Amino acid sequence: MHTVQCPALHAHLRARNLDLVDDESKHRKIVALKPLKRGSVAIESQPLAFVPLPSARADICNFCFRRGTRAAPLQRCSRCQSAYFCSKHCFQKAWFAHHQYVCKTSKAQQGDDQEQDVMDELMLERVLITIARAKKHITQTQHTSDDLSQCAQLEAFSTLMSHETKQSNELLDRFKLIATNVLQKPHIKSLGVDPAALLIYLCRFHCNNFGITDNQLFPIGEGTYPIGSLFNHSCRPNAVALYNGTTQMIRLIEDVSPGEEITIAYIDVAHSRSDRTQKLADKYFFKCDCPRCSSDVGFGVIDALLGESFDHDMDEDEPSFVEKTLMEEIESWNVLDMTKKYPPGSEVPMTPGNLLDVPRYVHYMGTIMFPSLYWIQRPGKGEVFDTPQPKNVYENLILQAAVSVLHFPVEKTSESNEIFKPYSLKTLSTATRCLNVQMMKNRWPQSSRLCMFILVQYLFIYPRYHPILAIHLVLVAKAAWNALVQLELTGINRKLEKEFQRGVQRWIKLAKDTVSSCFGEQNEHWREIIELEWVFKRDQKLK
Ligand SMILES: C[S@@+](CC[C@H](N)C(=O)[O-])C[C@H]1O[C@@H](n2cnc3c(N)ncnc32)[C@H](O)[C@@H]1O
Repeated sequence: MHTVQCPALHAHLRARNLDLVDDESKHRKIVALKPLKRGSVAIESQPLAFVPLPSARADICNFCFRRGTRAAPLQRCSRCQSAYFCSKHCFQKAWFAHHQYVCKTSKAQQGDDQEQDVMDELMLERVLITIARAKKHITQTQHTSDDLSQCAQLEAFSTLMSHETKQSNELLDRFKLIATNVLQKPHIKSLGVDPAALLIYLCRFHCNNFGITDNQLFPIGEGTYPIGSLFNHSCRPNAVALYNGTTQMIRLIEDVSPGEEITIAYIDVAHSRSDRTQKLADKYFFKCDCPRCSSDVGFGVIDALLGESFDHDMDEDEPSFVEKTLMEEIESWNVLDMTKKYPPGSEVPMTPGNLLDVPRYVHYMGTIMFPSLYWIQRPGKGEVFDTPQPKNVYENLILQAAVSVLHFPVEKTSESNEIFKPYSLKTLSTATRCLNVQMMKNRWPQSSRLCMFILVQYLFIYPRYHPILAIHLVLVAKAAWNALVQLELTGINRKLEKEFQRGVQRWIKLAKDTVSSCFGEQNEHWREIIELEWVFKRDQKLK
């Protein structure tokens, strides 16, 4: 049925070994037609339209979304004084595409809703202009491969779900106002668009548009990517949306078999199940039945482990009980003691009554997740996780670890009955905050321990080759290296130095493997880790 409705879209997908098929509960889904490899790009597409975030507008080129550099700073448009461009070329392209229409109309932003309204208004204008131009161009000329991709995009956009009957009256009222404003603009009036269509377009943006991120995964803009919008959600996705400027890549983070659905996550999956359920229902109108959300066994056990989401109160001056406990344990963490207590090859004695503090928790998880860090000298022992494994081997071990951790007692309870659980989202959020503070103070041994603790938590939350893990592994390697240098400067015993050297070497290897799968080898993360490897190896040679 869809092949008849959208011939160009189907041809576009099939040329990339993908298919769009009907699905009873999700409407449609994208499946693989052939085995596809982890690390490969399933599909790459340009946006129908894009808008920079107001907070990022002065930091990125408003056309290609690249950051300015010291050598080539961004130039501000002299007329509107609010848009920035990296080159004359980008300015000219933006001028032709949309900037000529909005150059005088930059608005002062107030609250979040107003900010979103201004972005929706710009997005609507830009989508209308792009569609009108594309239609004219396609009917007038011979079809090149670019035109065919554009036909596929237009077909995809015209069939995107809008859920307009389910949207709240408040949102629909806001959309009506935006549509009225846009329709009054002379350059839109001249396009002769159907006013009823505008409301549907705005509803489509609401449940289909993407947040565009930079290399560090920080949000910098919003984009309408009709082909990317055909991918459904999972809280345990096998693909991610990444950006090079405004070009979107749906990159596989797991091998995918023929017939298997390709999914991405619409929300950050580092939230509790109840939070994710609420967010997905409010904005996308569905109940997720992915492996993490559908039961309390298998992947469902991870949610039981993490507990409820937790946001820090930014005004809080006094460290909380969780923060105090965490930092006490981070300070007293002794690597040599730990390896003496649990020598290579021994089972970590996780018996009830053997309380689970942070170092022991990380050590225990580490022996499961990264055995080579502990058993580097024992051939064969280190090959479980740091070399690519079929995903069920890795996932089964992670699940076993989660189940066993859930059965152990937590160590500390405050006078006001606050409980410290090493594995909860609350502790993870606290650890992230503490890590920033420790790094700012150049306290690298502490930072390196916090990094390892956060890594263990991330391994429960994100699939093994997720970009967040790749970026974090680069940080783990850098923190371990800085800790080694700092400890050498202040005096370190030979045995501990050897442990650290092995650690740094292994973290570098893990980070390289993960970065090359998630981002490829032409990006700043890869360069960063290669530079660190070079510095580390040179230092080892000099010794
Ligand atoms: C961006 S679209 C995804 C493509 C969509 N399935 C289609 O056929 O156009 C988002 C919408 O797809 C549906 N959807 C996405 N992921 C889903 C899931 N895991 N379970 C059920 N419905 C899902 C929801 O209706 C959601 O609002």
